[in-house]
Amino acid sequence: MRFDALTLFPDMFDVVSQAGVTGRAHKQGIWQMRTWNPRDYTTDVHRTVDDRPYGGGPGMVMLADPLNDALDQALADRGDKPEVILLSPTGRRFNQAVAQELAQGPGAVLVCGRYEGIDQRFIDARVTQELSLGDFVLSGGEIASLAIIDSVVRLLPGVLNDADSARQDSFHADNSGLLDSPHYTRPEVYRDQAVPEVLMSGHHGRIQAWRREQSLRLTALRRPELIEQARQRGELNKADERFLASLD
Ligand SMILES: CCN(CC)Cc1ccc(CNC(=O)c2csc3nc[nH]c(=O)c23)cc1
Repeated sequence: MRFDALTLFPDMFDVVSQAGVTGRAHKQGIWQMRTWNPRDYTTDVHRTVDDRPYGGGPGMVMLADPLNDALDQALADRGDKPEVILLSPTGRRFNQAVAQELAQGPGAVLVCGRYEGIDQRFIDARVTQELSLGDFVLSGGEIASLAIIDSVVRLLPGVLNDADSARQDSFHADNSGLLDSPHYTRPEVYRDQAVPEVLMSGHHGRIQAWRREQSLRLTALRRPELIEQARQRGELNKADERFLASLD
């Protein structure tokens, strides 16, 4: 698994290659990270990477040529033909299913735009898919790339183990597709607030039932559409439905 990032801010990618669970996996050689700065592929004395938009309008647009040359280098260095993914507000919405998709492959080249965007002729010629993190405005593609790399690398064999806070199947733990139930740890009473008794009971059946009810309650409150999706997938049993009915 190798990720290459075309970015004007290569140092940002130390966050995933040097820190945390992904940093450890990078150190172990489970995945590789390379960055390519389009500014290093400019030919003018000012090392220009952007210019004004034809047709007018605010801001600047990234030039196609430095991006093309940086991409050529990245692909030559890799030697395979990976997805060339443009991070963009106009892209397909990234989610866990896309992360699973990417985790099956060799990685990708992630093209990080800045300014108002990238010359469309680079996109038309070189980009194989566009991904967005969601409907909010970021300053560029780098933070979206970091999130995508993090979520994909966690899915690779050997990256997460039981000791890690969220096992790789945590998204589909016993409360598959529902929001997590609350977490508690020591001390048993903190600033006069005690841990829910059931969690101290050692009664695993009751603990599991309590956690399931907490997940259902929180999901029904904050993300009701996830309840319907779980229902459609046949993942809600009679006890779940009885509990949900008791909330109405
Ligand atoms: C004029 C309207 N804007 C589009 C929403 C212009 C614009 C804003 C921010 C950007 C930079 N954002 C990204 O490169 C980006 C890349 S992935 C992503 N996901 C969510 N939100 C994002 O802004 C992004 C590019 C153009």
